[in-house]
Amino acid sequence: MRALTKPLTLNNQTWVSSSMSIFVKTSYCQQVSSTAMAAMCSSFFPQLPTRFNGRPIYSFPAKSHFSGSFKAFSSQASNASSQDKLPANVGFLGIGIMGSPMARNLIKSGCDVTVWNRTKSKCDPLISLGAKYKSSPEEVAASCDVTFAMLSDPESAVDVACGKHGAVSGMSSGKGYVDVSTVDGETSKYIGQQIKATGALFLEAPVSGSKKPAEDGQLIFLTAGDKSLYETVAPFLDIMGKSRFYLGDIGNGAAMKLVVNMIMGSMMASFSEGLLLSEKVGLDPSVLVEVISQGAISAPMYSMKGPSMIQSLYPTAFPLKHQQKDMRLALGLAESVSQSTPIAAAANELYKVAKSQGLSDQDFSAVIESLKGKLQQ
Ligand SMILES: NC(=O)C1=CN([C@@H]2O[C@H](COP(=O)(O)OP(=O)(O)OC[C@H]3O[C@@H](n4cnc5c(N)ncnc54)[C@H](OP(=O)(O)O)[C@@H]3O)[C@@H](O)[C@H]2O)C=CC1
Ligand SMILES: O=CC(=O)O
Repeated sequence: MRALTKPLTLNNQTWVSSSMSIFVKTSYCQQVSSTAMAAMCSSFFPQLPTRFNGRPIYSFPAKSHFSGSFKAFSSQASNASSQDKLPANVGFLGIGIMGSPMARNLIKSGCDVTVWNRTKSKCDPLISLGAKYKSSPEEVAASCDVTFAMLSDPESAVDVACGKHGAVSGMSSGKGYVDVSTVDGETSKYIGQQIKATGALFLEAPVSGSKKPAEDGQLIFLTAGDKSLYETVAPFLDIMGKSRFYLGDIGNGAAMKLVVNMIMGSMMASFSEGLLLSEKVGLDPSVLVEVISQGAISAPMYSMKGPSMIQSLYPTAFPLKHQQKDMRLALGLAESVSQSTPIAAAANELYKVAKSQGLSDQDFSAVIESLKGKLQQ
């Protein structure tokens, strides 16, 4: 189902809505029909029009505090009263490409946010917006009810949580730790054990969606762990994201994220081959991108990244080094259950070549450069 994506002025009022899929609480993968959604709109907001030009619309009054697209419902709908239980202070550790806009959206939504980053200067824009700063993860965790962490990889996630002056040292009963980094399940379980040994609660919550969805508050949270913490932080997840899945035991969120990113990494490698092949046989790769966009294999990623890839430009949204890390972790996951993944394994080799070409900090679409090298040989 697609809803309105641009603000609409009706009856001298502005309405906004997202283009997200709508889910219900009873079955988190079941989409609500257009008619049901229209009925929900009119029941929750009876003053709102539910049809425009004869078509159903799903509109809510614009939230003045929210900077990105408006989210209507999540995969596990939070009830309005959960706002009453909002923890007072939120910590955020790891102010990188993703952490920065996620923390910014919390601040702009009126949350009391305390930040820390290894490179302190990256906290400065958030401090200007009203965030507090503490000089270690331990101090952030000690001063906040809930602490989010968005770190590079398993090593940094463990270091920030469990290292010297790590978050664990500041945790205690009544607090919660939410790790939104992309790590493997074993790492997540280890961090979870350390956090829970203090009496605090733990949730793994890696995100699907890149820099722009993070800026727009349109991330997809893949959560697992303490259900009560999931419910407590749901309002925060809804500020930063457009949907959230609760997947049960710790490790399931990490596994879901790795499977998704394994597919994404393979898709990007295959797309790179197609772009180069089309050019080599005399086709215009821009036309290939257009053809793909109209067919069954259309994906937003191709239309977003294709034009810049054709110009050999790779402005970083998702660093290539992180995509290669995710391929590596996904291959480890597959090996742990003896699942054959030859396509992902081949794609991983391309990301490794691209890293050796010095492209680690470029966008992961720079993987195409690894194939240019091969073709020239
Ligand atoms: N970018 C994207 O599109 C997406 C990324 N992700 C995942 O989110 C996570 C963060 O990604 P992203 O924000 O892009 O990455 P960045 O590289 O921009 O940020 C990484 C963060 O981790 C910190 N960090 C790295 N190593 C250490 C360490 N040893 N000790 C303390 N802090 C450390 C960095 O601190 P410093 O600033 O000091 O270097 C920085 O805050 C990764 O797990 C990634 O896979 C998930 C979805 C999308
Ligand atoms: O992890 C990357 C993403 O785009 O999702």
